[in-house]
Amino acid sequence: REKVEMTKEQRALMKAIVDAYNRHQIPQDVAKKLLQEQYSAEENFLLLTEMATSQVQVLVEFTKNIPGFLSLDREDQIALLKGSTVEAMFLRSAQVFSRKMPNGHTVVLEERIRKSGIPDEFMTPMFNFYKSIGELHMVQEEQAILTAITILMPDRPYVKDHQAVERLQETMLNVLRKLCVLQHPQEQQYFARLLGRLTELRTLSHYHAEMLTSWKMNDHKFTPLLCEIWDVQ
Ligand SMILES: O=C(NC1CCCCC1)[C@H]([C@@H]1CCCCO1)n1c(-c2ccc(Cl)cc2)nc2cc(F)c(Cl)cc21
Repeated sequence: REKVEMTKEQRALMKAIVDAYNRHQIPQDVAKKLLQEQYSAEENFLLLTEMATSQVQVLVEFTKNIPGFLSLDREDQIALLKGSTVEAMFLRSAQVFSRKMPNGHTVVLEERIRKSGIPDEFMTPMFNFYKSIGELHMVQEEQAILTAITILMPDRPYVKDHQAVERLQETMLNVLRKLCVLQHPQEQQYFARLLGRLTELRTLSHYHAEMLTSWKMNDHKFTPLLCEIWDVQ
């Protein structure tokens, strides 16, 4: 088969994305907190809203470092961020859940999340997604570029200049395709499987508003930023 090589530009682009991805990570480790003790539904909800609020802020910083993003129409930049934060949150949660942990930790983590207050009917789709992400054993470059691809989705609501977003996303897809061949030479369809997860991610994200508003507790309080960016309250 032909030798797959990344161009100099593609390697530079990937480095910029991965550096931004690593620079803008969630400050404290939510997995470590959850492994320490089982919190009440109220405490878990508060933890999630705090983590999600801070993740939106770091996602904005990450996105500003995607080459070409700041050259997009200003309103399209907002539309892309607004349309992708929920998916980025679930993708990040899946990556956190799939991290290599000492034996038994993942089992405890899953147990804690199952009892965190999320309504039962969402457990299966959520953990199916988390496990399907885990099975891919993505390297961090793939995680970073997949997050960028999720943000640069041309068909988000209210995006005006479709073409401009498509061009940026296509550049990322070309890098990801080569990266998948280089990182997983034995798996012919790895790239296709990776993109298939974005479909599963979008489906899971449709549930998020209901997951939050039917969290097993009364009086769900959201931060102003989450009210703004999630379709809740
Ligand atoms: O805080 C979370 N995720 C953050 C979000 C910002 C980026 C970093 C990860 C939540 C937790 C769930 C239990 C209660 C405390 O919150 N969470 C979710 C989750 C997210 C959305 C909804 Cl609506 C439901 C569950 N899935 C997780 C998987 C995990 F492995 C871990 Cl450690 C935490 C996870």
